[in-house]
Amino acid sequence: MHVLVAPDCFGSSLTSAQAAATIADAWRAAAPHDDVRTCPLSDGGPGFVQTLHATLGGELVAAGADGPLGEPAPAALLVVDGPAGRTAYVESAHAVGLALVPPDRRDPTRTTSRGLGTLLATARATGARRVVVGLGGSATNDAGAGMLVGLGLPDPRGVLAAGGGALLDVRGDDLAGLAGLRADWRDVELLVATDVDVPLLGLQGASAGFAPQKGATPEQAQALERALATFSRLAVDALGDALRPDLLAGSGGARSAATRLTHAPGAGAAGGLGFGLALLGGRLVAGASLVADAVGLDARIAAADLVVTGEGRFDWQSLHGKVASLVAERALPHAVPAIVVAGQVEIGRREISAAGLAGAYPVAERPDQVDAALADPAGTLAARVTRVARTWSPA
Ligand SMILES: O=C(O)[C@H](O)CO
Repeated sequence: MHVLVAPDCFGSSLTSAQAAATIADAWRAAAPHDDVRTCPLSDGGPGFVQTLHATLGGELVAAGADGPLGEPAPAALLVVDGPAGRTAYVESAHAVGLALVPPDRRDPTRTTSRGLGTLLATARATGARRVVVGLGGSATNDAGAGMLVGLGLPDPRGVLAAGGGALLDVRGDDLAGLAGLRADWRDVELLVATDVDVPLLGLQGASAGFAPQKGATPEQAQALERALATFSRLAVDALGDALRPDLLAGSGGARSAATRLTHAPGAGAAGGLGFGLALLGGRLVAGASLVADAVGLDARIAAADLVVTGEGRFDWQSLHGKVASLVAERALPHAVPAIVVAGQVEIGRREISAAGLAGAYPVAERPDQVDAALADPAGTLAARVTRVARTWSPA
């Protein structure tokens, strides 16, 4: 049997390359007759640049930036030269990643995306004609307001780059320079690879859907929702005629420009950075799909008898554009079964099969096993894969 191992990272425990190697080694040991190949993936979140570098080559360029709380964060851009010119790949998690903030300091009302603006400025300075930004795994919830300041938008009142909470006080005149900033980016193709396809606002949006996992209390999440609603309305007003809604995926007929921007699939990714980058003319695309195309996933699936994907936690977010659901979707036309091995599985059998997956196997089968799984992510993943391989590839 030819087995293709194509996982995402396992949270901050294992990179996608480490997860792929762990799964492949355990599978080969349990089923030595199988031909096991690896194809690490990313959805735009942590590991985006590393995964693309492994496939596309290019040069990693060190680029310092501030992290979500203002501390220096080591970051790197991937620069790839091709026939159509230079492309720079930027991973937002290098500047706004949740892993950069210790658990006891996580507070998305205060964390800022300003450092991502610095990274984007560095990406442009490389002479790139095309900038591709991967979004996901963030500690921020400021709809990219901080990023705009990092790119040069004046912030004399200090309300834009002080975190999502400060946006409750934003006023129209704070955004007076936005149209000029957007015009500055006109000659660059800006592609935004989002890890989830959620809108900016609402129950599945940035604040309600994701701020709690960044440390927000229910009250803070509600305040952030109000702050982002105000900011998004004022930002769209500030752009006025400069908006080119045709650049947005999912734009619909009679909706107002504001609604089109806030509802675009992926606008809510990375605490609303999808929206913030769309303000600059960025085109939002599914990150998992972009990476899958870059690494030639379809052809590799077509040559396989089984695909094994994986991620840290398989839950409702996984069904919104994440790697596991993308792998299942790409495997379906080739009639190749796809299964997922995840640190935790938090959705039921019906949703698992509706997502096109033939099985979902948790490393931690019960809540009391989570600590052990986190303490030894590779060892516990390997143990689980050994049992899965014996089920799918009996001797
Ligand atoms: O960063 C986040 O908010 C989540 O990964 C969703 O994009």
